[in-house]
Amino acid sequence: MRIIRLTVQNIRVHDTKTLDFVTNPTLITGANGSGKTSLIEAIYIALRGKSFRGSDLAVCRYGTDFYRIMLETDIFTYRVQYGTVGARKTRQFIIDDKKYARLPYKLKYPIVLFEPEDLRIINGSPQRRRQLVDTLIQQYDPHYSSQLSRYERALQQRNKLLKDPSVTRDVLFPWDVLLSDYGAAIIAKRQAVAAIFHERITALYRQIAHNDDSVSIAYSHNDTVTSQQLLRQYEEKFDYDRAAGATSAGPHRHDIHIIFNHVPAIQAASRGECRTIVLAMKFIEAEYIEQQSGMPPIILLDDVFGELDEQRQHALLAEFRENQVVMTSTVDVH
Ligand SMILES: Nc1ncnc2c1ncn2[C@@H]1O[C@H](COP(=O)(O)OP(=O)(O)OP(=O)(O)O)[C@@H](O)[C@H]1O
Repeated sequence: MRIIRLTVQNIRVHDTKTLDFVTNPTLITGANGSGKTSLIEAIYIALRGKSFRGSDLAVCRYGTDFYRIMLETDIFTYRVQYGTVGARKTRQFIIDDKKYARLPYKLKYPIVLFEPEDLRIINGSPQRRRQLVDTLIQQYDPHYSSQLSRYERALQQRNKLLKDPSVTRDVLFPWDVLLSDYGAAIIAKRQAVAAIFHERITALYRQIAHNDDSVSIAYSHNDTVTSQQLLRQYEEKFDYDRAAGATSAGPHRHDIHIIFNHVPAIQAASRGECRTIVLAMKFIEAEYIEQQSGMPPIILLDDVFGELDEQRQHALLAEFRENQVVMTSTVDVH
């Protein structure tokens, strides 16, 4: 699929704006604060169903309470309308004249987003790394989003019950069962993706950096976890969890370890090396999504291209020569 034209209304700093995608890569340039990321965000909302950096209301231009996006591609025209319908704020997707309250899974199109914040994959919290893997799986697995949100809802309920000092094991049991069923499925899918990262990362790192450094990636819990084992963990931690008022076991506490030359990357890798690890991970993300979904993801490079040295810029464009690439920069890049 190719994006041909983007038109937005009331998207952050933009009143109305139209952008034609004539070349590939398409470069969006402008001063800081001119609204480049907002255009990337609009593409993301149209193709993935929600923003990567804020609520719908935050997306509306200050002083307004609605926005519109029209993304014309060579296959569909995606329209997104956020605003007031009756007494409620709603978002509506209109794709080739059919209306949807949520963007249907089969109309979502895969995207790999590179943004300056990506270095947090290395130096941020475990949540940031879980998010990377979860967002990746969601792009090709139609069941994963609902497994995650059901796990999250059960977790919130269990944590709420744990705040009550009189809570018993029996009261928690139905939630433990739900958590262990969804949790085991989530862990297995994350482990599979971590294994793919591990398999490819060193070769890709060396291809970009032209040296012999090695990188390894591992899910924090390597063994296969069945739902029965997970259920036992929730039950065994009952006293601890009640004292803490929160659930201490399960995939919401897991991490993805990134090791650079046998030492955790956060301790050992320089900023440039971290950037290269992240770049290699993004390459794997794009490759794997295409392999699993059969669709070459659209690559959105927000303000990152200019930060790479020439060698890495070449590696990036060579890797994505078959993909549509949209990039933003404050300066012209050649
Ligand atoms: N809801 C909103 N309404 C109006 N302006 C907003 C809204 N949200 C953010 N802004 C402003 O919009 C501007 C554009 O932000 P955006 O991140 O798209 O710019 P950018 O061109 O990517 O900037 P940079 O080069 O600094 O990354 C910023 O000045 C921001 O403060």
